[in-house]
Amino acid sequence: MTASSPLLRVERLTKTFRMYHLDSMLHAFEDVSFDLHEGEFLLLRGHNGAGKSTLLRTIWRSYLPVGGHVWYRSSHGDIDLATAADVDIALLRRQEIGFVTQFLNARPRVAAQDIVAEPLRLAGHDPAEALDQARHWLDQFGVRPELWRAYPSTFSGGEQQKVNLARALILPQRLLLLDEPTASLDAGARAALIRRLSDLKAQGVAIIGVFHHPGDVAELIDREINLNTSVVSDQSEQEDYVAL
Ligand SMILES: Nc1ncnc2c1ncn2[C@@H]1O[C@H](COP(=O)(O)OP(=O)(O)OP(=O)(O)O)[C@@H](O)[C@H]1O
Repeated sequence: MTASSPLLRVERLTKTFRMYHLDSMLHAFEDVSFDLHEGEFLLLRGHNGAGKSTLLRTIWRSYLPVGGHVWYRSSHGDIDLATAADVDIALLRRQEIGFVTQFLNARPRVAAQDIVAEPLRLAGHDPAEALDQARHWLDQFGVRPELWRAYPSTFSGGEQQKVNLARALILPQRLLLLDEPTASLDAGARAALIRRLSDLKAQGVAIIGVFHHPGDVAELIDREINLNTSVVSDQSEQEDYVAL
C-alpha cells in the first residue's frame, strides 16, 4: 500500500467461534470488508450480538479470524494483522494501535498516575514530564487529585474507565479501537473524551468505535458499517452504498 492508500484495509474478514461443549460453530461476523484512511472515524453499528466487539478484538488480534485479511500500513511497512507474528503485534500495540474497552486492566499496587504515564515513559519521554502529562489527563477526565497516587483496583467503575481513557489517549496512536468508551462516564468526562477524539482525528488518527449512544460522537463520524446487514454508508454521500 502507498502513502495515499488506506491505513487499514479489512478484506472479507470472517470470525467463527467453535463451541466445543455444544460441538457446533457460531458465526460472529462474515465477509466484512472496508477501508479506513488516516483521520477517518468509522462507527460500527448492529444489534446485540451482531459481532461489533468481536470485530474490534479481531482487528486488535485478541481473536484470530477464520478467513480474510486485516492489512495495516504500519510505519515499518504493510502487515496483515490477521497472520502477523505475536511479537510484531505486541510492538504495534505499544507504538501504533490503541484499544479502549470499558474494563480497566488494573494492575495491583500501581498508582493511577503511573498507569497513565506508562505509555509516554515507554516511548522515551522524560519521566517527570510523563507524570505531568498523566496528571493533566487525569484532571481532564475528572479524576480527583486525591486519587492520582491511589491504586485503581478500588476505584468506582466510572473512575476506572477514566484512568483507562487517560492512559489510552495520552499518546496519539495511528489507529484507535474504541469499544463503548463512554459507558459509565459522567457528562464532564464524556465531553472531555469527545474533545480529545476530535483533536486526535484532526492529527490524522484513524478511529473505529462502538458506541451505545452514537449521538455522543455524531459530529466525528465519517462512515458507518452496519454488521446486521454488512453495508458501509458514507456520511457525506448517503447514496454511495458499497455492498460488502
Ligand atoms: N469468546 C467467545 N466464544 C464464543 N462466542 C463468543 C465469544 N465472544 C463473542 N461470542 C459470540 O459472538 C457473538 C457476537 O458477540 P459480540 O460481543 O461481538 O457482539 P456485540 O455486537 O458487541 O454485542 P453487544 O452490542 O451486545 O455488546 C455473540 O453471539 C456472542 O455470544
